Amino acid sequence: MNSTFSPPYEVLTSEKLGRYVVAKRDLRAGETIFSDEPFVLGPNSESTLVCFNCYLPLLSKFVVCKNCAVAPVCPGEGCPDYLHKKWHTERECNFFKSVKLLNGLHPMTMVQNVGSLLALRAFMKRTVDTQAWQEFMQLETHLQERRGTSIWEFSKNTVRFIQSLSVIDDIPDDDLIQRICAAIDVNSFEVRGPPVPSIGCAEVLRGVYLKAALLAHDCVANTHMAINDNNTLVCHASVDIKKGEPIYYNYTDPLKGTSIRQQNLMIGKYFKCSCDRCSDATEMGTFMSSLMCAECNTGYVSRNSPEEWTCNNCKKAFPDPTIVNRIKCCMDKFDVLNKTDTKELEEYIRNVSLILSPNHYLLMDAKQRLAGVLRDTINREPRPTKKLIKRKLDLCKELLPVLETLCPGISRTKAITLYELHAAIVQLAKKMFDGRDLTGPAYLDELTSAEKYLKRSLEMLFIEPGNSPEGELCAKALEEYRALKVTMSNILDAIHTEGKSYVCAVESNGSDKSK
Ligand SMILES: C[S@@+](CC[C@H](N)C(=O)[O-])C[C@H]1O[C@@H](n2cnc3c(N)ncnc32)[C@H](O)[C@@H]1O
Repeated sequence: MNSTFSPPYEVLTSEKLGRYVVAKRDLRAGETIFSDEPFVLGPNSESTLVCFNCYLPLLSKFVVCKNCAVAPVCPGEGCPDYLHKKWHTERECNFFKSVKLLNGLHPMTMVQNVGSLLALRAFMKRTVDTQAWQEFMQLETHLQERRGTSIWEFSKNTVRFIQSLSVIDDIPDDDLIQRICAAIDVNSFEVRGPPVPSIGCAEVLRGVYLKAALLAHDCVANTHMAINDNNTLVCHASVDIKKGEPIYYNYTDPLKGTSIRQQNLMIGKYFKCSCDRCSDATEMGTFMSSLMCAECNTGYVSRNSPEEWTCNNCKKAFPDPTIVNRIKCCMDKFDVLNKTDTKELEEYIRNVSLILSPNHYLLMDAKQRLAGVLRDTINREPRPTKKLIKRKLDLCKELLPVLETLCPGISRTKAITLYELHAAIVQLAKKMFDGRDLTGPAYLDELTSAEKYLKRSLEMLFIEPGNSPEGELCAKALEEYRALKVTMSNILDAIHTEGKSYVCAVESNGSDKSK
């Protein structure tokens, strides 16, 4: 590495955020801010059993490591060669071996405590990499807030397990292990484990990344994180970031409403978010947590204070419990829906549209799922109907503006929605052209608009790691882009052969100029 390399960010401290990261110079959207290796990576407490060496799920059977006779690992030929990193290190193996010899550690005890492996591996780092260990120990833990709560009680399983492994007099005290558990909970990222070949299923792991852990949260982030198949995390600017501006990551789901996001942040990260989006009852004009006004049937009712919701049109005020009950009703209905059934989803969307604002997060969720089910049906059926494709197209168009507002710049969800929108436009236009419902120039207009969406999707997908689902979508999208250009050029040739000229009616953003 260049010895004069200076990172484009610096770490500052404030009373509100603790340590946080700011841009040391202007950063462009798409620019890499840093990459980061995991300090520790492993299964989370809800994971099913995974191989301790490569993290492939151990679906039906496993063997134990030949050396330590404790760690569950892949059976048969062992871990696949393409999974380069081996996480069951020689040091860990020898540690397990000595615990087995001296304390009789049984492999099934290890299997039953797989949820404690991450904390154990973090604990073992203290003598291997003292500098990283010190940085890990400086991470925010909210230990005092956790003390005496259910998570503290739950973590006692890990405390007992790690203490039971101590073969010498170096038994870590309860607080140290609680601290490790807390640092993992407050600072870890979800990491997709390697997929089982041909089945595709993968376990969700957790990783602590010491640089990324310093980023503060905002419900509208200005970064995009991607974790590649070597588990390296790469942080990109998702929008332009000015020198001195904080670099934010969104710790929660941007497609949830304010009360759910705040609840998740309070439970998992122990703070009340006061970002611009959380402070705005309209959620940046999306009205994502609002209801249709039952008084004027026109305005949107948003929470303006903890006790009261108000209509932005007729100004009628509603007490909090009335509105909360209505939302709960819609939520309960959503929970029992068969989310793979188009009819049930359509009926739900129809019914709750009378109660919830058009972009309400429950409606957004239902629409996203419906678009997914329609995509699968369209891709499966030899001759999907125009109605089906048109419905998917409309859903993508409804989702897109909300994503543009809440996930500005580079966003994975937006890239997928743009790709699906392009696919629907191409499929529908082809069907209509083949059925003589579209002229050559009109067909070309449609494909030109699809091309714009596809290009924008590709710009975002390019930064996704190669063998992630998004990386695979990127490769597919690139092929489709090339094929689309060939089709467009053929149509243009046909128009010219007929002695006609073609003037494109599509704006650079993909919309129709004539409308
Ligand atoms: C992943 S850590 C970030 C680094 C941390 N500030 C530190 O000093 O180690 C998450 C913690 O940072 C603080 N934090 C991050 N974003 C915040 C925000 N928007 N408002 C208030 N506190 C925030 C909270 O204490 C949260 O639990």
